[in-house]
Amino acid sequence: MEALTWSTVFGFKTSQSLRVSRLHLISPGCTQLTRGGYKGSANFVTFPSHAARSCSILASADIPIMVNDCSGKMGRAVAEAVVEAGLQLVPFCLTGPGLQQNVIHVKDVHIHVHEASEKEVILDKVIEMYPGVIIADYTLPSAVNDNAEFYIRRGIPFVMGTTGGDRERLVKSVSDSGVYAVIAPQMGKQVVAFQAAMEIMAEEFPGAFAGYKLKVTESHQSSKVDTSGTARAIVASFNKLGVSFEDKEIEMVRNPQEQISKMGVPEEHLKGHAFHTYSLTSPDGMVSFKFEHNVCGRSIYAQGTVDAALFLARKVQEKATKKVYNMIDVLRGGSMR
Ligand SMILES: NC(=O)C1=CN([C@@H]2O[C@H](COP(=O)(O)OP(=O)(O)OC[C@H]3O[C@@H](n4cnc5c(N)ncnc54)[C@H](OP(=O)(O)O)[C@@H]3O)[C@@H](O)[C@H]2O)C=CC1
Ligand SMILES: O=C(O)C1=N[C@H](C(=O)O)C[C@H](O)C1
Repeated sequence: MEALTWSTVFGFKTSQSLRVSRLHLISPGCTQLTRGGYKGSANFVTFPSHAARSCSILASADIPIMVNDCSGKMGRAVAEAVVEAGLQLVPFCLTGPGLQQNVIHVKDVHIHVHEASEKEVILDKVIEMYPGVIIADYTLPSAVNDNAEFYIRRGIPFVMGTTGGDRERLVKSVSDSGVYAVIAPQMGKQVVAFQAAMEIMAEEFPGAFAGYKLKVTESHQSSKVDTSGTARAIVASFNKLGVSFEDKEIEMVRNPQEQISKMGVPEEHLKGHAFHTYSLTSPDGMVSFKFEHNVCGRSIYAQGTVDAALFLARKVQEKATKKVYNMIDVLRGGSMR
């Protein structure tokens, strides 16, 4: 991207209001809104000159994005990515019980943080002030279903990045509701591509690994409460490939010393990493396979979440018949930068 010439295509004064108009490149297969933001009172959107040649601007739209919970680790990363992408970050968010701070700062945006117990009042205010709002949810497994069902009741499209909870209930409640949502335990483009490759392999060659023994190890920051949702999704593909393996057999590594010595996690990323290893051995022990994806930091997921929100905005605008998507749909739609 750095090799491209950037063209500033729009520059205009914004009002004092938080709501401003923006242009978004949301054509499938096009480079999307790739750079933009606030400079003083001017709101500008830039995109690479090749995109200007090859893509059409389909919509002039505001896309306000509310991130719950901006005071959590992923929520903050997503909030930063939203601002960096030049999208409108809603200055309100919901957090868990035991509020620490009322206001947090994400770049230039002051976010008012409210406990989830106030969610009705806050969401109604957000809907009124930010029509067309999309929610990105990065909270906790224990909040997944209640949050999703609450967004559904308010008719708000959402990206559910939070893992865990009752996933079947989650998908069913969205499908039954007609609300648009992207639900995925993994937002990182290349990991999503790997996940898709495993799904395709399983569809094409069911049973190809029958009898193989599988070992799955996932290491995450010690604050992570659940077993990796990504690992669970990959295990589902291995099951279709004929491997007998249950989610409860996934080995969770949460001890920092073990993360360094056993998984090779760099010390500086102990507080934010996702190292996954899937090892397969043939019944006679003569053949082995090993798949690994190791991520340090959170920016890969934050970028993917912005892509998912833009994708969702397009689906809403198009009044698409399909309502529930995953990140493989977003990738297939050419919507990941
Ligand atoms: N899809 C993806 O690509 C990725 C998904 N994740 C997932 O995101 C989730 C969050 O991870 P992470 O940011 O590390 O976790 P954190 O613990 O840092 O953040 C979770 C935040 O959610 C808040 N919270 C709890 N309950 C509610 C509620 N009912 N409403 C609103 N906020 C609430 C917590 O507040 P309090 O502390 O007060 O409880 C906390 O601030 C996990 O499920 C993780 O697996 C993470 C990375 C990538
Ligand atoms: O909690 C995390 O950090 C992550 N959670 C997701 C998961 O459970 O798979 C995705 C990634 O592993 C980071």
